[in-house]
This record gives sequence, C-alpha cells and structure tokens, in this order.
Amino acid sequence: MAQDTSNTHASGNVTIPVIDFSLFASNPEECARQVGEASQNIGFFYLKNHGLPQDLIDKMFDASESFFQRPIDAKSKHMIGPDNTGYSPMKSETLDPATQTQGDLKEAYNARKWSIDDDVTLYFAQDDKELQARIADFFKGLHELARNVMQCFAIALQVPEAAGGRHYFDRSHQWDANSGTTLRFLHYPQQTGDPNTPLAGSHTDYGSITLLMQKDIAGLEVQASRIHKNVPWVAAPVIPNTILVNIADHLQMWTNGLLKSTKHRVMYNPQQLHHSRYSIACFIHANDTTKLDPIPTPLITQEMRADGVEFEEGRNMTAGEYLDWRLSQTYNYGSIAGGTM
Ligand SMILES: O=C(O)CCC(=O)C(=O)O
Ligand SMILES: [Fe+2]
Repeated sequence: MAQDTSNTHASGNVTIPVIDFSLFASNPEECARQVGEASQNIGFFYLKNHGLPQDLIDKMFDASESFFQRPIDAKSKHMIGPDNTGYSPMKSETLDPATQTQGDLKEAYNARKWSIDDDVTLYFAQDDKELQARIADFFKGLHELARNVMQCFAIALQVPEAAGGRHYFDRSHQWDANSGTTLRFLHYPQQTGDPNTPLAGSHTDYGSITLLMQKDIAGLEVQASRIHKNVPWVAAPVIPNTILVNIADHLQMWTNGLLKSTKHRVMYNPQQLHHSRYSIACFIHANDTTKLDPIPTPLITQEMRADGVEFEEGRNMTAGEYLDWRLSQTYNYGSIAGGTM
C-alpha cells in the first residue's frame, strides 16, 4: 500500500498538518499553538506520537474485520436505536439527507461510552473477555488523548484562569459522566462503485472532536472551508501511525465559528474493487448537561458574537439534546427495527 510519510498532505494550497503530539508534554504552549492554528483553518490535523500503542489499534481493526465478516443475522442481534449503540446495517444512515438518493454504503457498530461495560453493547466481543478488556483500554486511551487535545484548545483560546484555564474543556468531558461519546467501527464493503456516489454523505460531526483511524484504503475527503462554499475537496490520506482529529459542532458553537467543524465525506476508492475499507472513529462529546453557548475567550470579539448566527444551531441546547436532534435527522430507526433495509 502506498504510504504518505511527509509532514503535511497538500492538495492545491490546502494542507492537513501533521502535529507531533509528544510536544504536549515537552512544550504544551507550542503544541497548543499548532493545534489552534489547524483548528481555525482546515479543522483537521493528524497526530503522530499520540501515545496509543499501534498493536492495540491493529487488534481493534482485526476485531472489527471478524465482526463484519459474520452473517447478517449474527450482526443484527443488537440493532442500533435512539441510544446510538449497536449495529447499523448498510444504507440505514443517511449523513447528507438533503442530497443523497440512498443511504450510506457502509455498516457500523457503535459502543456508547456509558454502556461499554454493558453485556449488550459488548455483543461486539461477547465471547472474548480479553478482547472486551482491550476495547475498554482502547476507548479510555482515546478519551484521555482527546482530553489532552482539549487542553490545547483551552490554552490556544486563552481561556482565563478564573474560568478554568487549560482545564476549561476537559472538566466537561469526563469519562464517568453521561455523554454521547461513542466508539464506532466502520466497514465499507468491497464493491464496483460509482466514483460519484458517496459511501458516506457529506456531514459535520456532532460532538466536540472526532479521532479517526483509517486502515490501508483511503476515501475520506475534507471540505477545506465551511464558509467559502466552492473550495475543492481535499483527500485525507492514510498516514501510518497517526490519528486524524477533526473539530466537530460543539467546538464550533462554543467559539462562534472561530474553530471550524469541517464538512467531510467518504468517496469510493478504486482499491475497493478488491478490498473492503475499514475505519474506526471515536466521537468525543461533552457531558450531556453541558450548554453549547459561547465560552469565555478574548479571541471571540463582540462582532463575532453578534455575527455568529450561522453557528447557532444548537444554541440554548445541551450537548445531549443536540445529539438526539442530529441523530433523529439521519437515522430511520423504524425501518431498521422492521428489517426493511
Ligand atoms: O470512515 C471514515 O473515514 C469517516 C467516517 C465519518 O466521517 C463518520 O462516521 O462520521
Ligand atoms: Fe464524520
């Protein structure tokens, strides 16, 4: 498989930077500067030296592959519902309902944070205690990494000490609180594919940030600007030993659009004639009760606050309410339960 090991991936004049996250320990200010810059521009960045062992990530992909290879009856034992846990079959989710004529060409298994220890949720690894423990380690490791990235946002946004300083965000992203934080295993099956049909429609993510791992086959594309509509899509290639991070809706709302919840989609890759594509996403959400109103930062001017109408979707909502609202727009649970996929 072709590997891209350069420090940036460029298309035209747009770059998705690769940030060395070992800086977080050695020079947090510099790390925060790089994270802040990428988040205000393209809204996506790769992290290398992120601290998660590669053999653990590989093991998660192996587990994912063996789950999705099971017969549909076995996979369907725990179907997804409004709690956003369980199996979602091909075409059951439509990430861009305004333009897609059919559902996404992917299947997925979601484990929501507060139910990771629940037997039903762990149907994914039901007969394998060792695997269950490793999934939990993986999920907790990703969550901890996300909390460190959150510290970078608070430093970059100069949140005043009196308001929580660098811990402003991580204190509303607690492992033990109820939230929409979800670990999702994704499979885009092998197919001939029409290159113009999205395998996952264009969308923004619903939480604070998303951590994404792709395996072997690329396909993710990123719209470089949410504000300028006619910018080209930029490929987000597979870069070994990195985790791709993107800004999602909470952060855009908290910052009146200073940080960008960038649109992205998954397109057909010719390699899928021969191989399935696998990815794993960890959607990090604030605690359910967290408000999505603008945060204290001197970087958001009064004008931006007045101008922020475009980013107001979730204003007056909590993180939990916002997730329920977004999920209700993209899933058709009725037909999943009725088996009409
Ligand atoms: O599979 C991917 O590469 C991206 C998936 C994604 O954007 C999502 O599920 O929100
Ligand atoms: Fe996404």
